[in-house]
Amino acid sequence: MQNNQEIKNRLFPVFLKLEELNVLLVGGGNVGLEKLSAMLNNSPDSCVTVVADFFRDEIREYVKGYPKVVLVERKFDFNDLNDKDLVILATDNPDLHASIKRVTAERHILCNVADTPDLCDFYLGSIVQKGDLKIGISTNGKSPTMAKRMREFLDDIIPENIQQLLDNLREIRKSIKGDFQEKIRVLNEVTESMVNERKS
Ligand SMILES: C[C@@]1(CC(=O)O)C2=NC(=C\c3[nH]c(c(CCC(=O)O)c3CC(=O)O)Cc3[nH]c(c(CC(=O)O)c3CCC(=O)O)/C=C3\N/C(=C\2)[C@@H](CCC(=O)O)[C@]3(C)CC(=O)O)/[C@H]1CCC(=O)O
Ligand SMILES: NC(=O)c1ccc[n+]([C@@H]2O[C@H](COP(=O)([O-])OP(=O)(O)OC[C@H]3O[C@@H](n4cnc5c(N)ncnc54)[C@H](O)[C@@H]3O)[C@@H](O)[C@H]2O)c1
Repeated sequence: MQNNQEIKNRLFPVFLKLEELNVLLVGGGNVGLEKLSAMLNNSPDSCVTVVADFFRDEIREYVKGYPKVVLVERKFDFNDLNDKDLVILATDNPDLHASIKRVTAERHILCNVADTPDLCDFYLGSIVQKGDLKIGISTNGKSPTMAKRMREFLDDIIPENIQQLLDNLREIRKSIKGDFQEKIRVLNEVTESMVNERKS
């Protein structure tokens, strides 16, 4: 067992049902577009309100395919936080970020401040997606570029037929009779070769 004091990587990964949440994004520039597309590539039906006093044309164009995204063209107002579950800050104003972060903390709203790990309650990850398989990658904030390269690497080596395998396993999972222990035993047996074949 690793000693608690030795664990330096303390991030706890979860997979959010973003479409169930109300999201506020502040900032409509390059970084705003990057964070917005990161969310919508995964959860296209998400309700995202984007507040910015200036929107780049690319972001206006991009949101046309996403009817649940609302662009609000004006400066941020603290009332924008009302009824929000999740906030992402992506302006070019670090003082504004710090003052918004103070309020989100008071109001128990989770907040990500782009490019400012110390102010983040959570980080965005680099994502590998093949059908129902999704892998979130983090480098504990050390190197987003490394996270991107790991995504490319994993995307390359994960077989394209992984969805077929998942569909088959789902069928097997549904069809197994017997108690819970028996179910685990059968599922471990049928998936064993997936791991062992790669090792040999
Ligand atoms: C994964 C990804 C998700 C996403 O954003 O969608 C993501 N950054 C991505 C790309 C990327 N970001 C940056 C570069 C330029 C090169 C470089 O700096 O490396 C590149 C690479 C590129 O674009 O090629 C700049 C940058 N980013 C952060 C800082 C501040 C700092 O580190 O102090 C600076 C310096 C700003 C400056 O110089 O001023 C901080 C964070 N970026 C994170 C996530 C979180 C940690 C994730 C982890 O644990 O690894 C964290 C902590 C917070 C957060 O933003 O959530 C996405 C990859 C998507 C993909 O798969 O392609
Ligand atoms: N562009 C990049 O790839 C990159 C890389 C590393 C770091 N950064 C840093 O990240 C920050 C953002 O970069 P960017 O390229 O998205 O900048 P940008 O100038 O394109 O966009 C900034 C956005 O913030 C909005 N904004 C500023 N003050 C606001 C307020 N009070 N209320 C509402 N909206 C407000 C602006 O209207 C604009 O939409 C900058 O500080 C930049 O130095 C950017």
